Parts: sequence; C-alpha cells; structure tokens
Amino acid sequence: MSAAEGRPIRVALLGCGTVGGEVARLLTEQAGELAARAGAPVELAGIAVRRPDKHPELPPELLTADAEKLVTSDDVDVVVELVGGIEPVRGWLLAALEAGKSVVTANKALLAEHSADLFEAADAAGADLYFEAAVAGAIPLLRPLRESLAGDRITRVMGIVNGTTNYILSAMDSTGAGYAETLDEASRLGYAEADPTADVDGYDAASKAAILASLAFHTRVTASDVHREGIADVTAADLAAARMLGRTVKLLAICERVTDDDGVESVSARVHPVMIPRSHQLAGVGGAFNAVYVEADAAGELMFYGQGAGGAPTASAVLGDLVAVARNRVVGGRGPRESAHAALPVRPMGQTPTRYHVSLSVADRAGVLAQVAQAFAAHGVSIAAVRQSDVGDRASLVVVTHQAPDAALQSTVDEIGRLDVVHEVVSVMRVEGEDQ
Ligand SMILES: NC(=O)c1ccc[n+]([C@@H]2O[C@H](COP(=O)([O-])OP(=O)(O)OC[C@H]3O[C@@H](n4cnc5c(N)ncnc54)[C@H](O)[C@@H]3O)[C@@H](O)[C@H]2O)c1
Ligand SMILES: N[C@@H](CCO)C(=O)O
Ligand code: NA
Repeated sequence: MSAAEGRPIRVALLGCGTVGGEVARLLTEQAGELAARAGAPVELAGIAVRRPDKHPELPPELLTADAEKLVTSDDVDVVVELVGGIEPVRGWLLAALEAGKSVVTANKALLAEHSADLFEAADAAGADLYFEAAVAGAIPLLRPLRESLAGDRITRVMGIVNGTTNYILSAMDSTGAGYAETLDEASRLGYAEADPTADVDGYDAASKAAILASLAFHTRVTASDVHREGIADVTAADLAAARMLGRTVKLLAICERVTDDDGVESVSARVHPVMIPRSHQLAGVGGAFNAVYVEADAAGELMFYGQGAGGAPTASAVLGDLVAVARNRVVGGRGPRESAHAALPVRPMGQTPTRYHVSLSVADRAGVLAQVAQAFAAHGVSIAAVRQSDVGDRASLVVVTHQAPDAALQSTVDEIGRLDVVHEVVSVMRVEGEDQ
C-alpha cells in the first residue's frame, strides 16, 4: 500500500467565499497530488456556509449551515476555517481543538486576540494550529518565523502587510490625488472592500503586526498592544513633501526588539504611515502586493515578497498548511506549538524611538529657524537635517530629526504648531529605512 492510500484525512471547510471557494476547488482538482504529498487522501467531509441554497456549484450532500455541529463530527480530522471574524468562530475552533481536530485558519482578527486560548486548547488535545494565510496571504512568512528562524534571534520585522492601503498610497503617489478621491477610485475598481474601515484605519495591519510580533519575539502580543494609525489623514501634501526629498509614503507594520540603556529588552509593535527613501526595497512594492523585511542576528536581512490577498494566493497558503497538518496526522506527529517563553513587556508608543519628518510654512525673517530649532532642543530632540526654500514672503522649512522617544517628538510638533512664526504645519510623518 502506498502512503497516499493511508486512512483518508477528513476535512471540514468552514466558509466557502473568496478564499474557501478556491480551497474547495483546488482540493478537488489536485486531490491526487495532495494525497501523494500528505501521505493519505485529503477529503472534504462537509462545507459550512451561511446559506447552502446559494451554492449550486457545491455537492449538496456536503453542505450545511450548522458549522457548530460539523466541527465536532466524528468524521472530521481537520477544520479549515475561512469565515472570518471573532464570534461565533472562536467557539467553533475551541470546540474543534478540544475534540482533537487540527485547525487551519486565515483569520487574523481572531488570532490577534485569542491565539493564547487556541494554542492552549490545541496543546491540551495534541492537535495542530496553523495559520500561514492570516498574514501576507500567499507569502511564506509565518512558517519561516516559526520554523526556519527558530534558531536565530529576530530583532525586527517591518513591512507592507495590507494590500488595500498599499494600492491607495501607490495611486496617490503616482497621480498626486488626495486620499478621499483615491479611495473612491479603489472602491470602484474593486481594490477596496465595500466597508474599507478595517483596512484604511489600520485594524487589519495591526492584527497582522500582533501575530508577527508574537512569533518573532516569542511573546504574547495582542492587537490592543499595537499602536495603530491608518491612512485616512495622509494628504497629497504629505506625498508631495516626501517626493521633494526622494521619499515616498507607505503604511508599515513595524515590530521591533528594543533594548533600553539598562539592557532591559521589550517589544514594540506599531502600524502607521511612514516616509521611506525611494531607494528602499519596500518603496518599490506597488499596488496590492505585500513585502516584509525580517532582520535576525545570524541571518542578517531577509525579504519576503508576493501576493498578500486574493482567493487563489490565499488558498495556496491554506493548502500548504492543510498538507502539513495532514502529514502530521499520518505520521502521528505535531507541528510547532505556541512559543511565548520570552514574555517580553510591550513598550508603549510614547517610549518607542522614532524619527520625524516635519514640513513647515514659516515667516521668512531673522530668528525663525532659531525658534524652531529651540523647540526641538527643548524636548531633547536632535535635528539631523534642515532644508529651507523661499516661497514669496514665506519659507518652506523641512526638518528631519534623529531618533527620539515618540512622545518627545509629538510634544515638539505640538509646540511648533503654536509658534507665531509658523504659518502652517504642512506635513508631519515618521521616517524609517535610513541611518539614524
Ligand atoms: N479575501 C482575502 O484576500 C483574504 C486574504 C487573507 C486572509 N483572508 C481571511 O480569510 C477569511 C475568509 O475571507 P473571505 O474573503 O473568503 O470571506 P468571504 O466573505 O468571501 O467568505 C466568508 C464565508 O463564510 C461563510 N459564513 C459566514 N458566516 C457563516 C456562518 N455563521 N456559518 C457558516 N458559514 C458562514 C459565508 O457563507 C462565506 O462562504 C477571513 O478570516 C479573512 O480575513 C482573506
Ligand atoms: N484586506 C486585506 C486582505 C488580506 O489580508 C488587504 O487588503 O491586504
Ligand atoms: Na502568509
């Protein structure tokens, strides 16, 4: 008997929409190859959808609206969850794990809040929990963090993890248009969802940052630990100011290991718009693509790039996980468990070292530069570069700082905005990707 003829691995598919539909298609079309790779046939035992009557393309005998019953069925070995959201999915997956089923999910919102409970249930039952599709879609990123880099010390994970906002910022950069206009166009073309809130306000990226920080730093980090700013306040003036200095604007998820002067380590996780040099590799990532930089002590810099969303690309990651858990079932082993042994504290945003780019319109007369410089000095912020150009009776003044605690930079900008000589604070943005 060949390995592919072992006892079938029976799969409950929860959700058959954009991603689930592709998973069901590929599972059927590639059944022979998947069986050979897994070491046993991988078969659909049932598919739960909200409205079974809306799915004439699926075998009626597999369809059910009762996900709760399906996940604990004796006929199921693995639950693949592609419904999304926290409730009722959390309860289904906990019940599945408690019943010894392995779980594969793409649900970043759930993992960013409840992965500790899910991992504990998986551990207690000796089951697997895999979620490669939850961050950066098709891009193999979580398995490299959990497995390939398990022997290294990761210091930083920084990247573009939301395609919708990257599409909007790329379009603003190339057309010079404002945010609202570009979002409307992205919605019309189908690049932004009907309700784009989770994407444009940074919630989606913050969930992904929490997952990345947890894996990279062996510490439990939840979405509420992540400082979050979306792109709704990014203006055409911000992009113009960036362009003038050979930079562009990206929404980045930045997860760092920060060591203070006393050698005490903590974790910082944040999502906000950032100016980066156009020469930086992340600057060249356009449209709905994702890219993530990982820095580790021994490995140095690594970059992961590809499609972060879409039915087929996301299904690729789901199926990779499904083959992995099926293999584990066939040989009686398990994949990696939760690794949270470092339990590092999470550093508040105000204490996180950042750099600012501040673009001002100021009165063009003696002493103005000194007043602005004094405001930075008063908050202990060191200036890295100043550029002034005259525009009629005003001057355009651009200041780029060295690293300082984010709270000190915020206070400086507040104070500068109140100076009589400052007519307008044109653009304030954090800077990444260049020497400090
Ligand atoms: N679409 C993407 O590009 C993408 C990328 C990465 C991760 N994800 C994640 O994958 C998951 C699924 O996303 P999607 O885009 O395929 O969503 P979708 O809205 O297209 O599909 C959701 C499916 O869930 C089913 N469903 C909803 N409520 C249900 C209920 N109570 N009982 C049974 N079934 C129910 C629906 O019938 C539908 O089939 C989400 O967690 C999402 O964050 C999606
Ligand atoms: N809405 C997400 C889908 C992938 O998680 C994005 O735009 O990247
Ligand atoms: Na991925």
